[in-house]
Amino acid sequence: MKVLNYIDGRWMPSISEQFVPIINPANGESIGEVTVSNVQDVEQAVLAAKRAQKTWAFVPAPKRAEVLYKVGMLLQERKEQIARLLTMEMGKVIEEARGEVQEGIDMAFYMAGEGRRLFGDTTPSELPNKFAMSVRAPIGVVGLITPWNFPIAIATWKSFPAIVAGNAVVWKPALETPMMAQQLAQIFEQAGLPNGVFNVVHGRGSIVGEAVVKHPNVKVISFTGSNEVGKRIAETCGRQLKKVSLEMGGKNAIIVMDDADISLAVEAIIWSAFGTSGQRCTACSRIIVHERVKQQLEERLLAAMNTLTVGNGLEEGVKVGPVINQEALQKIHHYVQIGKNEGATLLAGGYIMQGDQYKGGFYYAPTLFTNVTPTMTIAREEIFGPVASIICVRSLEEAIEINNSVDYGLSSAIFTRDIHRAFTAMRDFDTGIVYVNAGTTGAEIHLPFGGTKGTGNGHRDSGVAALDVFTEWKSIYVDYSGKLQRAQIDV
Ligand SMILES: NC(=O)c1ccc[n+]([C@@H]2O[C@H](COP(=O)([O-])OP(=O)(O)OC[C@H]3O[C@@H](n4cnc5c(N)ncnc54)[C@H](O)[C@@H]3O)[C@@H](O)[C@H]2O)c1
Repeated sequence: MKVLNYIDGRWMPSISEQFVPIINPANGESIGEVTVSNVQDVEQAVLAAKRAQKTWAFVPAPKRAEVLYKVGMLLQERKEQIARLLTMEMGKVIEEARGEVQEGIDMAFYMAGEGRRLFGDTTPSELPNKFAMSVRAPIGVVGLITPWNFPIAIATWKSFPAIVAGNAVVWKPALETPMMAQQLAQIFEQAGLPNGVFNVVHGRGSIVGEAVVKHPNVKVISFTGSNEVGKRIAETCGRQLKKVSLEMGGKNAIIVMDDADISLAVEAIIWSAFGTSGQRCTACSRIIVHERVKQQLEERLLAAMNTLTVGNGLEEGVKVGPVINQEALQKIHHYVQIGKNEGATLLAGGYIMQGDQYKGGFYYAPTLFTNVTPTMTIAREEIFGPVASIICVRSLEEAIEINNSVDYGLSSAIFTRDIHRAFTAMRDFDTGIVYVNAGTTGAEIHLPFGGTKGTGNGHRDSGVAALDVFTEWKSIYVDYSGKLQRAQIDV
């Protein structure tokens, strides 16, 4: 399969004429190739988007929404086919891949509904015979930059609100997962979206990503990815006074109190820590446990980990797929060595999986450390792999302090049967997402998604909050008094 750019409704290779292989992380085999673009391709896409947006902005929002309904229907029709491609390209197990496509379907129908709302406000004026209101206005061309770990869902979180609000999109997907971008662009094309409203330019972050961020005609950047790249983008956008939404990493914790339903907590930890091989921004990588239930939790986690089958995500019964590539494998292993060197106790895993069934693929054994202290590197930095650390505490207050002590602020969870403890945690956890008696993963699309501190810059994907990224508030005053009335000035 050859993956091309999609610019102004046309499929085209980059003028660079360069291609790189797309690798299946389950076996290291090439499953296609993708065009690698340069700055001129971005220029072309932005030009097309700018032209198209002028017309698109005048299409009534309920009509714009009809395209999203069609997109939702097409995604639904092709759910299984897209999910299988997603597993081949990114590695997550097929049931998770189906879940990710479902997230896109839900987002399509949800944002299509917004086409008939896009609510503004009316409010009384302080002056007689004067009408005051505020409305949402589209911004123009928006640049989307996305990671490989949720290659379709995150694109829908961003592009659907952007498009229903009357903007045009230039999207730079991750080079590891271009087939998902191709699928989404094909669906937009088939749904009848006018040419130029949705454009895809494949390539390296340092070239295509930077060109999108710097382009003066791109008025908003919505980025999801690593902290390191996010900070760089923020600097560029800061210099240009460009609106930027950043969704970055996490160091998410599950707190297990001594009154918790331990079976439930174990199930949630296994899913949140090792699902998607730990490659979720919301993955649980810290387990903060009350000393009275530490030993029991450790034993039951180890027993549950023993039942996890690691392998190709397309195979029945596999629960943990490969990680994205060789570099990720080495990075995870490096963190495990640091954990050992800093004095943490390795309870399970800690190695790259070898053997015929893993040949060519990038598999890391689900790994559990205990006796981890909050200052250790593995308790502070995002590993982005199937590695979890147990930290022991004596009280809820201590647990909350440790939960909040990291630079990130995406998701946290508490397991307790005590309503006082649950509400205290809901109030005092400083993350953007909080779960009670559920793991740290599994957001629903109609709620805002994002984090505090090093995770984000205050914006949110998903929910109505996503519209705030892609619209400007415009305040409108209509004076029908027939005379000049001046606010704040006594007459
Ligand atoms: N908070 C969230 O919503 C969320 C969701 C998913 C993933 N993530 C985070 O994403 C990270 C993993 O994804 P990744 O490895 O693809 O991240 P990454 O930062 O390496 O890449 C993300 C995107 O940015 C592009 N990019 C790289 N350098 C760039 C530059 N200089 N200018 C512009 N664009 C550039 C990449 O090509 C890619 O498309 C993790 O940190 C994870 O926590 C966050």
